[in-house]
Amino acid sequence: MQKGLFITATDTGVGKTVISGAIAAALKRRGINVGVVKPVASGGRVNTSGQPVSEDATFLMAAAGMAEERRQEVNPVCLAAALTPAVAAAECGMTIDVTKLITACRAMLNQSELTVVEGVGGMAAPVWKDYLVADMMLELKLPVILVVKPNLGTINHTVLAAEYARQRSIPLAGIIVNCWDEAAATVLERSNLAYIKLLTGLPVLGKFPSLAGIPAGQASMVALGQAAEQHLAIDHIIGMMKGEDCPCFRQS
Ligand SMILES: Nc1ncnc2c1ncn2[C@@H]1O[C@H](COP(=O)(O)OP(=O)(O)OP(=O)(O)O)[C@@H](O)[C@H]1O
Ligand SMILES: C[C@H](N)[C@H](N)CCCCCC(=O)O
Ligand SMILES: [Mg+2]
Repeated sequence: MQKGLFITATDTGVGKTVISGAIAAALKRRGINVGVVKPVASGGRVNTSGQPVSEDATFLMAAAGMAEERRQEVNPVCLAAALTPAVAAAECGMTIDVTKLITACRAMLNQSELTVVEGVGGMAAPVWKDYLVADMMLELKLPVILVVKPNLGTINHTVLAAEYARQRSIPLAGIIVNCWDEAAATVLERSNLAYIKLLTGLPVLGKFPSLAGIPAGQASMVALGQAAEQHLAIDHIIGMMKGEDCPCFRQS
């Protein structure tokens, strides 16, 4: 059985990479052989050889303790333009072979005890032509966690994302609220959380804090893993990754 998790969000820039990295770092801290995949990235930093390099993949590899040599396995496709992958690829005359992305995810799932897959943008972001992130989720059949913001507008974004998942028959396993500040939370954030629970009926698997400066150094990855242990339901997430008792796809 392929054991892992797919991380999506209500939008780009909500915190998929930070949450994926935090979960990977927590698993690594527990001695688990954790794999990470960012099957397709866009907005890559162009290196001195003119190649786009995914900073998301760099962060995830640091969190999972994976060496630079494994970059291709972690991130087989990286595009330079900060556009949805379908457009970023077309802009530079490339085509995206979606089977290559699925194969990379399955390869990592097969060789790791537990694997965290980070999507790109949100569920309806076009990966190639009319193939969306949601189609990738349907092929991989992994439990899906939706990362959301705590601030104004998040009720609508979260409910729309949850409804879209239902419409596409993607069972969401839970929600993580990112950049939650418990001490500063007012009626705004608290009512957002209450409404998100009420209107989606989904479990909130954690409220992750804003961490000051998240560099990809090894020391900060230990701190990231500790933060995940403290603020996320890691035992439950591990159970879910193993296919235990959650409203996930039936795994084979
Ligand atoms: N909990 C956090 N604490 C501090 N900074 C954060 C946190 N979560 C996200 N950020 C910062 O917010 C920005 C966006 O986060 P992140 O890159 O994880 O989003 P994303 O959903 O992965 O975006 P993309 O769609 O580009 O992959 C980054 O600069 C990141 O470092
Ligand atoms: C460039 C950015 N950081 C992501 N890699 C791509 C986000 C695609 C979003 C597409 C959309 O929903 O409009
Ligand atoms: Mg990211």
